Amino acid sequence: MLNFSELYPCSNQARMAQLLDGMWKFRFDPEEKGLQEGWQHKLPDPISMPVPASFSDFFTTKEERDYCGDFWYETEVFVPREWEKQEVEIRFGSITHRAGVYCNGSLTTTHEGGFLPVIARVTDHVKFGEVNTFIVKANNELNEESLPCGATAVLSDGRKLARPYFDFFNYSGIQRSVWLVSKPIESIEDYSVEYELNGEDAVVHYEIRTNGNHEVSFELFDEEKQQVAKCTGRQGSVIIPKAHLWNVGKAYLYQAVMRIWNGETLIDEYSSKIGIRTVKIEGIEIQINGKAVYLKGFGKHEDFEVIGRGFNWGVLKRDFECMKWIGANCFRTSHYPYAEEWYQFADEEGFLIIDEVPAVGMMRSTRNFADAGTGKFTRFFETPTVPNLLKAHLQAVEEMIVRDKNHPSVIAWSLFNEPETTSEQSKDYFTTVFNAARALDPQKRPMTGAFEKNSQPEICQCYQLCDFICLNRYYGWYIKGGPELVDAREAFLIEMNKWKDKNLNIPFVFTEFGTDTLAAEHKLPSIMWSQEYQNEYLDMNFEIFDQFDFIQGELVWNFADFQTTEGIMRVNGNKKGIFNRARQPKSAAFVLKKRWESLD
Ligand SMILES: CCC[C@@H]1NC[C@@H](O)[C@H](O)[C@H]1C(=O)O
Repeated sequence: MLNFSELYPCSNQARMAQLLDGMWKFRFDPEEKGLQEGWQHKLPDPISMPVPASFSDFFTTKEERDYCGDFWYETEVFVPREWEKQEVEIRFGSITHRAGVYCNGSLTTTHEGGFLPVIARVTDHVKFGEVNTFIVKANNELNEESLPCGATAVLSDGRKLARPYFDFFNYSGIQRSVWLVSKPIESIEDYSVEYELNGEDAVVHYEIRTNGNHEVSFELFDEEKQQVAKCTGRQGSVIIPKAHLWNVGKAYLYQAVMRIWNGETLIDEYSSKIGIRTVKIEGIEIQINGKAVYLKGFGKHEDFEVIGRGFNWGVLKRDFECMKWIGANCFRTSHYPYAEEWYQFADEEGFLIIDEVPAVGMMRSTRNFADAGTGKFTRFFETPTVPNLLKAHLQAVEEMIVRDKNHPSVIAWSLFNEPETTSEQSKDYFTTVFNAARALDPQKRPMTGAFEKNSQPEICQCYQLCDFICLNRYYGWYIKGGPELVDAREAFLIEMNKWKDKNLNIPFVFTEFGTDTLAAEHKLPSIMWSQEYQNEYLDMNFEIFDQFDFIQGELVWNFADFQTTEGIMRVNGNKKGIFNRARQPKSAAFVLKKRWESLD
């Protein structure tokens, strides 16, 4: 169990949450001298740095844009005297990839992993009624013992350089919002909800975890703010007659209000929106509230011009508007858990999410995915780094499921993206991961992972772990592209018939298929990288998908063009977007809109 509460900050009569986003102080530390020079107390000669944001794309030099190593942030915050009898925490939505958090010069926590919250209890270090200094020492180096996997090179001039084993830029920094939180000494630390549907009625099973022994109450209010249920006890079940169910494209959110009482005196209160819905794999169907749903949408990235992987409400809003316009109903948080606000908004909008842990790059390839696609196996899971990698993987899975388990939008957990899955060692490794994940989700949602081309039906050792199978396939791009599209179709059909012949009777979802396409390129007849080719490629894929009833979803790669490491296969990033990086449609967007609206 985690030794901190990941609950999203809220303000009420018992708690306060102060947003600390804005311009912080910042400094690179390439010589790693900060600690011995006392930077944990104050940064010398700092520059300014927006939070939340990646630091890379603000700069005009390569050394700063591509910086790899230690770096520091600082901010000052007044802590009111009224908080003196409270617990005080500073909560980062994430710090990429690892961090130590200092309060007035004292180390309060460290965290490994760049895509889940970092929470530091600072009660014993803050000065109430005064301005306090918070400092973060961070590092963005990659290795094979932490997620996502990669390596760190040292250039001839001594600078470090990230060498990702994955196809997205190693953006880093404090990329999500930061809060200063005050809450009672005895507080609600976590809660979970599970649902049962009985005709028009629903049963909500709840469990509340606190750090004390006082009585706990649970109430539910509908969207008209009418109380529909009230119960006491740390766990219980409440019946909701004629419940309003949460559904795809038709969200309905109740407000759950949890309180700790000392007799009539309120000790703590925490409230959150919940959506009553069930998720189930039934044969080849993915069922929401007992009804089959065909997943239409995208693999995405948290990625935008200038702010890199930084969270931004405006980008979130535009992305959802584009996804609604095109007729999508689902996205995968490729290749890492996104900022919580993405799930909150998906809950509001009735979107489905496949929530993915940052287990990407577990197929050592010294360049980008060209190598992985050629089956250059490296027996990744036989290396001495695997035990530590497994620890980091299990930690990330736990933090992801604990953080996201109450979102109705989350319908499945993706525990990897394109690892090596053809060895006994990979099977042992992922069996451990899947077993651990299953124990963590009170709602028992389906577990899956995204397999790349080398995970063929006759040699893959890990598809058996999945409740539904996600395939990343590029027949017509990485395999038999351009003039060989007709052969790509044949090869695709051969593979899909092999999967069919296994009679697995479970759903398959394509979590990646796509082509790099320059928005300015038109060619008649088509040529790879032209918009015409992207459309021809998509049409071939759809013709294959429509031949197999067990294919229950198509998530195109990618929603939008996104930044990657430089390489001979990347033109200022990955151009497989259906929208360009500014979220303007390529012609394929109209092809998809037409298809997806007809599938409704
Ligand atoms: C053959 C693997 C394809 C690869 N899959 C993972 C994504 O993160 C990459 O962007 C995508 C690509 O190369 O476009």
